[in-house]
Amino acid sequence: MTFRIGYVGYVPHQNFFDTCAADPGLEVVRVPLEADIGEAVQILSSCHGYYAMASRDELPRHLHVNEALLAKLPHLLMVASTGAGYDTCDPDACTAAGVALVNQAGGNAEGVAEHAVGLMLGCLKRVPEAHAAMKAGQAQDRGALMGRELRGRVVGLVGCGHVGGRVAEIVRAAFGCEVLACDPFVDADTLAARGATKVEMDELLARADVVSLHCPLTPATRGLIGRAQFAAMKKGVVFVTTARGSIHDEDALLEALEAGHVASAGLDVWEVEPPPPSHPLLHHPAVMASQHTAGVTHESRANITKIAALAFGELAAGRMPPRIVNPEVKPRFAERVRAALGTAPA
Ligand SMILES: NC(=O)c1ccc[n+]([C@@H]2O[C@H](COP(=O)([O-])OP(=O)(O)OC[C@H]3O[C@@H](n4cnc5c(N)ncnc54)[C@H](O)[C@@H]3O)[C@@H](O)[C@H]2O)c1
Ligand SMILES: O=C(O)[C@H](O)COP(=O)(O)O
Repeated sequence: MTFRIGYVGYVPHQNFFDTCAADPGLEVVRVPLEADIGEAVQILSSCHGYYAMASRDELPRHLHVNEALLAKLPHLLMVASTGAGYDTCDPDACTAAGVALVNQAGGNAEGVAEHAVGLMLGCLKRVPEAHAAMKAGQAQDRGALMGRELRGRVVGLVGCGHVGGRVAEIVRAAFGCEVLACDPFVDADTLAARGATKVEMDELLARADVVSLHCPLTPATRGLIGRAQFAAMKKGVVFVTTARGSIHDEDALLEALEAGHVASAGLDVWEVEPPPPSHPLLHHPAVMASQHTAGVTHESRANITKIAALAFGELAAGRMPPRIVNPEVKPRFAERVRAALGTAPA
């Protein structure tokens, strides 16, 4: 039996199609990003899988995976989100519908971790100010651009999974940093094996010279870093995020930068993407900005698209796919898969 996957994405990575093509059980159909709900449902109603490979503001709202879309797709068995994040997909709605939601955490961890460390270094060395001044032909007294070094500093990670773990490894090995991690879902021994000391948020905010976000955007993390949290950070802290906009409060960050409490910020992700050109954070001299490109490397894109294709292949072959974000769905999911494909994934 052919297992059909509906793919919607803005940058088709050949690796996804090649990996699917190598599996005779899989067939991919394209859902255009411009499809209205009628066309999308028509295409997806013949699919057991849906790969939503676009980020929150690139994926049209009616193609986000929520209760309304799932109600129209009773045959759907599994959804793959764009990468590690899954904020275009509602895990609870998937569970209620008996649909497994998988991500590709780990596939882009290197690209993102390198980007996060790059932002830390750029902010500490005041690259944004120097870059802007040089480009404007306004080279200034070098002493006005006095930077700081990363070596030996305390790095605080909010979330320490694949990306956070790799950041911990890099900053410890290359810069001798002490790494503190606040991650309610990872125990102290596991964090220690990743090179980090498990702490509560209060301690992390009070002690870190650099705070870097690496948790998913969920109802629990939306607004996690607001006015109170910025105020609780050390004066002169560097704030970095490659996680998702909306985990930190942009207005509160701007105030903290303007007050000089946060020395600089490296921002890859935004409340609205891309942020409007007039966004005040883009015009703040101590902000280093990128456009949700931390994971946009050849290697990371090749990895995550292959991981997604392999996950669909696992299911089509009757096996339970890895990286299920909503594991509580498994019994009902197995039952639905047995009814649809004839074998229950174990
Ligand atoms: N900018 C980019 O291009 C890019 C690329 C990849 C990932 N991301 C973002 O980075 C996030 C992390 O990626 P990853 O591969 O490390 O994912 P991961 O699933 O391996 O790790 C996420 C970690 O966050 C922890 N976490 C969950 N809720 C938390 C909370 N309330 N407080 C603190 N920690 C919490 C989890 O326990 C887990 O250890 C993704 O969810 C995604 O949003 C962005
Ligand atoms: O969560 C992720 O893995 C990345 O943010 C993926 O985002 P992208 O689709 O923009 O690469």
